[in-house]
Amino acid sequence: MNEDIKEILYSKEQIEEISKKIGAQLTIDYAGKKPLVICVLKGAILFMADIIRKMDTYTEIDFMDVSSYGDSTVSSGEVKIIKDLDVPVEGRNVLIIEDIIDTGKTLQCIVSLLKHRKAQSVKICTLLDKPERRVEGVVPNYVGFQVPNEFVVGYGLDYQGMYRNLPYVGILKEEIYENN
Ligand SMILES: O=P(O)(O)OC[C@H]1O[C@H](OP(=O)(O)OP(=O)(O)O)[C@H](O)[C@@H]1O
Ligand code: HPA
Repeated sequence: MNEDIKEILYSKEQIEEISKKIGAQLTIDYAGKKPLVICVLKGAILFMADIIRKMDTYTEIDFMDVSSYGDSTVSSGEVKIIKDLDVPVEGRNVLIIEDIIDTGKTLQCIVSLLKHRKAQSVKICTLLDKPERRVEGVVPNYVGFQVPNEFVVGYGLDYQGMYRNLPYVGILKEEIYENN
């Protein structure tokens, strides 16, 4: 285990198992719908890569990069679009893949944008959900795990750009970020 991690919450095996389960459900739900699967960079890259390989349907993928945390553990509340989608969403069945929903501000912004652009349907699939911190009424359609109100890293999630490559999700030790 990385020495900066206080506790492992979800192992590589648990994540693999839940990805399989969600992928199987998505295969059923999106049969014949040719979904556009959107990865919210950068945190969702690992989950996206796992999920799409478990979806046995015709799918197209695209990427969007938005940021509200910068180098902090607290959301700035201001969601900036750094990279927009390459393809139009009008009339498409869109599935957003996220690593975590915390305050919900990031997804609130993305979902309204996609609806404004006339997507036929917009659904959310997130590996982690931290409902205790929610300030926006965002409700995910597919959830891997509910996490406690702790700052978590690994499997795509970062603190100051690091820890994304850990194969598990763990709680970051407070001393790593408390002086920032
Ligand atoms: O529900 P919220 O409070 O909005 O938080 C969730 C968002 O925060 C993280 O992204 P971040 O802005 O840190 O960018 P990253 O994915 O590149 O790490 C995470 O990947 C989600 O997109
Ligand atoms: O707990 C978290 N960890 C990493 N990134 C995040 N973005 C929102 N919440 C988190």
